[in-house]
Amino acid sequence: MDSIKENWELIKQTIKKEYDLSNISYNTWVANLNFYSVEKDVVTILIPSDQAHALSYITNKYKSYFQVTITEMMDHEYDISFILEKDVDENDNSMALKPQYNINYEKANLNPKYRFDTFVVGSNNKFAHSASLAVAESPGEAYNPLYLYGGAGLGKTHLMHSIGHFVLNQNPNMKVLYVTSEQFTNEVIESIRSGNAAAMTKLREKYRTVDVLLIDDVQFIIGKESTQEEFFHTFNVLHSSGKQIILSSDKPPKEMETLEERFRSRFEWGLISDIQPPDYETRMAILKKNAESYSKEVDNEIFKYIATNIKSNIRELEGAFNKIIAFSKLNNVDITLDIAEEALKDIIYPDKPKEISPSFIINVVSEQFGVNPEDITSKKRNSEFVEPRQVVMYLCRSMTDTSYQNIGKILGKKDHTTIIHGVNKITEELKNNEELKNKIEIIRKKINPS
Ligand SMILES: Nc1ncnc2c1ncn2[C@@H]1O[C@H](COP(=O)(O)OP(=O)(O)OP(=O)(O)O)[C@@H](O)[C@H]1O
Repeated sequence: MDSIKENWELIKQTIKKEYDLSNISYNTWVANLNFYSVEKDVVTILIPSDQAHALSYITNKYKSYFQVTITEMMDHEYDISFILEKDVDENDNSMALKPQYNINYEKANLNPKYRFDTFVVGSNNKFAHSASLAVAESPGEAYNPLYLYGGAGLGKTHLMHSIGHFVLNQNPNMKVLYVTSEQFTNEVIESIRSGNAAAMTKLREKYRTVDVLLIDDVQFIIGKESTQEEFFHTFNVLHSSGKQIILSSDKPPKEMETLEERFRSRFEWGLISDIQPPDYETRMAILKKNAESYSKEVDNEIFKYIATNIKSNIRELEGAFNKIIAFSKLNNVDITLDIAEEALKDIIYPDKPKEISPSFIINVVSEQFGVNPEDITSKKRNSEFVEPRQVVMYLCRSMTDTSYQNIGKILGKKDHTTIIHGVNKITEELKNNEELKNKIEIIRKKINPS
């Protein structure tokens, strides 16, 4: 225990070296983090109060670095928790913590990037946005359930996470849980498969004791018998005790053909809101907001070019911009209209049907695995990036005609043998791994809804 404290500087330096952090990243995010305590194998780390805004970013990005490094250095498995200095109770001699926000935040499974302040409101999503905000302000009271539907990549997930963040910021004691239908299905199947009554009890406790439950892509639950049954009861328990439920789907309940009446009526109890594809102005605004995190100035012509040509899916819109940036970095050229056209030539064919690009695949896969696209194309060998990277290799081969060499190039200058190995690994894995099969099926549908 003491040894973690004694070795604190060494731990941070090891992280800097192992994860190849630049001086600026290290000095901004890691250097100021201090050791606070170890209790029941949980190491608590203090974040300076003036970095309160970065709590979720630091938790998301650096938690696993600390966990792996400390566990390896101490030869003992630890979990990591972060706490703001200002949340340490100064009046309490034992320096008791108030980590409720942290614990609830970590359990909520939220993406720190998807917040109301990063969501661009346009005429296509105005209603869904205000309904989401109303639900976030008064969970369980405004509309219950809130049912958001719309085509692929139009911002349903982004709005759901925004609700979660808002609720937790307003009231850190709230229990919020975001889950994809895929995760929910896997957990139900796993607890049934285990044949262990305690596992089922645990699952029910997890889902039936929350204040706000967000279930994404509910269409993937419908028709899966035991999962939909479990979901039905969860819904009833939560709704009858006034807890907020938020659902998303690709269609309104009345157009879901296999939806049983008992679900249809429940989904219609609260408020149903659609999200339409964004108009030109909204597409421009989203692109510009996205470009804020890019350090160089980008000419308006580039945004216009993307916004004019990519209309129906915001994920594709963002993917196109990222592709131009990656193309300019890889070839060491400035971003001009010619370069943008060249970079997007496999996505934008004015008169031909749209093709699936590897960068779009990277976007969808990283979203589904909860990692950043940059980590997929990086050289990092952390286990959480290896599988999604191999899934990208596999899908690029099966859904596009990109060569092994070119997939290697896109994935951070990797050798073509690495790509062949990755594709084979996933092909083999799919023979026995139902969870992965399910995941890849969902990813395929998101990449190519038709
Ligand atoms: N109005 C918006 N402002 C800013 N970004 C947006 C907006 N709408 C969508 N996005 C971005 O587009 C991407 C796709 O959005 P999201 O995942 O929320 O779509 P979705 O409707 O849930 O799609 P799917 O049904 O395929 O899961 C995300 O990166 C999200 O941040």
